[in-house]
Amino acid sequence: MLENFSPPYNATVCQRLLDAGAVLVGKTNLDQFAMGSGTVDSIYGPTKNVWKCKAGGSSGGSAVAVASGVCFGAIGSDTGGSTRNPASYCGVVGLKPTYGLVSRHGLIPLVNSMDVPGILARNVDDVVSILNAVAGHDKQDSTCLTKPFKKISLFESSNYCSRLPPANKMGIKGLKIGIPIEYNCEYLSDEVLDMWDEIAQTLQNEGAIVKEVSMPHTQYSIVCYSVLNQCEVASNMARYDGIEYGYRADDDHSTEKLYAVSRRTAFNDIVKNRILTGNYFLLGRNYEKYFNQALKVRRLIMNDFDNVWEDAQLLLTPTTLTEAPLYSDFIQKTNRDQCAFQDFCTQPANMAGIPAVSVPIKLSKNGLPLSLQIMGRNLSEPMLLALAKYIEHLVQFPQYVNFKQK
Ligand SMILES: NC(=O)C[C@H](N)C(=O)O
Repeated sequence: MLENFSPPYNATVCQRLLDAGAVLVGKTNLDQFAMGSGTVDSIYGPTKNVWKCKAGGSSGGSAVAVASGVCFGAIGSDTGGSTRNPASYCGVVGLKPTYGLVSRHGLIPLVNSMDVPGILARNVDDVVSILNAVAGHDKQDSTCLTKPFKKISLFESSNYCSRLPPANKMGIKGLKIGIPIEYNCEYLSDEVLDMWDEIAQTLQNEGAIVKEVSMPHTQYSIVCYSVLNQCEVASNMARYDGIEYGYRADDDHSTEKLYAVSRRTAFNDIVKNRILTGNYFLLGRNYEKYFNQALKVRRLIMNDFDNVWEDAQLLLTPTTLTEAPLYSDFIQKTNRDQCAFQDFCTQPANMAGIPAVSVPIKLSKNGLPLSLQIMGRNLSEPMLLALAKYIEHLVQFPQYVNFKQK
């Protein structure tokens, strides 16, 4: 749909990177309109992971570019996990900032109420550098927070522990970390579960107060996300009509025909499917039953988070449920529903608007990256990233390319 489209202005994230002195190397591959969790449904074909498995998605190109050392860091988008999922499969760090902390101006919208530009880099310090450059109010995005952004500093001294923000000056002693039991779901692999337990235990040994917490509405999150996603997609995709911009079919017998043929030709099946179901949910007779109902469930999911902060400062969960499927297995055996299920642990943060980061932990028995996710309350990025850095330091994940030594 947007082949050969050249944007007439820079997105705020890009402009801020340029203003900070960054060199923009290029655009990377993704699932069409960021719909997907594999980077297999792109007009340019699939993105292959350096680890010889599925790259994850939708920002799989960004994650592979970072993992392979093509660039220092990359921007993805994160509506339901599209930064954290590929970060996890590619063994890099992926941050979904608090909704409204980084401007969406210039981002192609998928689900306006959940979209955020995400950041991918090989380590937490690099993520922080990029976040410091791009975060903060932007009057071009009415959903951007107006509160001034205070740059995060995790670098203050050479002594590791004192680099953590004031709340954690003594390392992680006393830090309350919640383990939401509902994230231990049916399709979680034993290997991911063991890794999750092992890190929780290690953090407890390091002085954190690690305890199980309950978030009962997590089980409805995939369905709720799907309904809301498809409704917003149906409305957002209406702008691609073959007239204002984007692909225009060579069929102008009537305006209606031009719309229909342009859209039929230039959208893939995933996008068409979401538009169709979204419009179905939004029909007058269905609106209450699906869209409004999903909004109410979203509120319950948000309430689960509001309640949990009484017991925990941060939450620790898996990022994806398994290691990345091998690319060949994925194409042949995995259907799109299984693929969407890989976002089980990442979607709730988007519905609640809270920040979340995926940190690579270790390699699986098959030699593929496994990661954990940390979530925190709105604007808790300094603490969230401090714990991410603490874990990074503990686990010493073997990066595919060590850029600095190259
Ligand atoms: N951009 C995203 O986070 C998209 C998400 N994986 C989805 O397919 O809806």
